Amino acid sequence: MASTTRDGRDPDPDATPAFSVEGLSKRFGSGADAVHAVEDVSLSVERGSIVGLLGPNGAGKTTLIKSILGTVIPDEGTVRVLGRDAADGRRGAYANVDAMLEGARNDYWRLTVRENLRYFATIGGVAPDSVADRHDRLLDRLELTERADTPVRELSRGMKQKVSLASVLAGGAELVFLDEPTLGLDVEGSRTLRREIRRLAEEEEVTVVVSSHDMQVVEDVCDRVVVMSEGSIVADDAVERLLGAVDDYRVRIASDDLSPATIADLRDRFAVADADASADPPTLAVSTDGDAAYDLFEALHAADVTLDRVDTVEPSLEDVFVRLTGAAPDASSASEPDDGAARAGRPRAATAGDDGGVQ
Ligand SMILES: Nc1ncnc2c1ncn2[C@@H]1O[C@H](COP(=O)(O)OP(=O)(O)OP(=O)(O)O)[C@@H](O)[C@H]1O
Repeated sequence: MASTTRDGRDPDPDATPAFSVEGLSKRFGSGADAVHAVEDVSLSVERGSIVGLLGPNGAGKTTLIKSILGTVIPDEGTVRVLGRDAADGRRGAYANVDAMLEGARNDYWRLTVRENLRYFATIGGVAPDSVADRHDRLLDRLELTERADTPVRELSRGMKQKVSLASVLAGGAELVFLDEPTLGLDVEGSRTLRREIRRLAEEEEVTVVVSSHDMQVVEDVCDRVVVMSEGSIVADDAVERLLGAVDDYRVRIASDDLSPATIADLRDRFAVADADASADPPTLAVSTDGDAAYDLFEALHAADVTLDRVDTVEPSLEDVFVRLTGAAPDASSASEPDDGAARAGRPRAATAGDDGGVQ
C-alpha cells in the first residue's frame, strides 16, 4: 500500500483509526415530519478490519455511510477519516477512500475491464502505470484476467459486479465502503469476492465496511458487526461474541416415527420451533438449552421414536439480528447460500448413530 499512498497523512497510521464518528446526527425534513435518520451515533473502526453494517430498511445505514463519505452533511457530530477531520477539507480526508454503493458502480461499459481500472486510478489521482501490477493482481484474484481486454458491456452481471469491486480498489484506496457487494453473484462469484475482501484486509490492511442484507456474507467475511435500528447503534461487537450472546440452540431431529400425534404431544411440552410431519422422514426442531435437551430425548425414547438424524443448530447472525431489531433481514436481496445448510441456523453437528438410536 505504501507505493499508492498519495498524501501526507498521520505519521503513525497504526494509532489512527480508519475512521471515527462522534455524536453524529442527521435529520431530514423539519418539525413534526422530521425523520431522524441517524441519532447520536459514535463509532471508531481500526485499520485493516472488516466491519459489517446491518439494519432493517430505513435504519440509517446509508445516511451514516454517506455522512462518513461527506456526501451527506450531518446536523451534529464529527467525522474523522484516515486521521483527518472530514470538515477540514474534503480532498485531504477522502484521497484514499472509495465506495461501491447500492451494489454497483458507474463503470464505463464501452471501455475494457483494464481500461476501467486505469480510468478509476487516474481520477483517484494515481498514475495508472504506477499501479499496473496492482491491477494485474486484482484481475487475477477476481478471476477476470481472461476478460481484461473485453468491453465491460459484454460481461455477465456477476462479472460486472467484480469489475465494480476492482474499480473501487484500482487507485489503492485504504478505506472502502461496499454496499451489497455480492448482490447478483452466483455462489462461486460470491465466494471469490469474499475471499478477495478478506485478503485485502489481511494482506494489504485495507479497511472494509460491508453493508448487506445477506447475513451469510456478513458472518463469513466480517470481524465485527455494527447493527443499527431506528437511527441508533443497537449492537457493536465481534461476530463470535454476538453469536455467543444468543442462547437459542435448536435440536433438529428426523424420524419415521414422528407421527402427527407424537408431534402434537411434544408441542405441548417443548418449545417446538418447526415441525414437518409430511417430510420424508418427518422432522422436528426444538429450541432448547442443555437441560431441556435431556428431557426431550427422554420423551422421544418413551414415545418409541427411533432417530434417523439429529442436528444441533447454533444461533445464526440472522437470529441475532432478528432478536436485536425485531425485523427480518430482507431475504429478497440475499444471495443463495453456499450449500444446503439452513439459512436460519448453523448446523453444528450431525450425530445420528448408525443404528439410529440416541443414548
Ligand atoms: N434524502 C432524504 N430525504 C428524506 N428522508 C430521507 C432521505 N434519505 C434517507 N431518508 C430517510 O431516513 C431514514 C434512514 O434512511 P437510510 O437510507 O439511511 O436507511 P438504510 O438503513 O440505508 O435503509 P435501506 O436498508 O432501506 O437502504 C429513512 O426513514 C429514510 O426514509
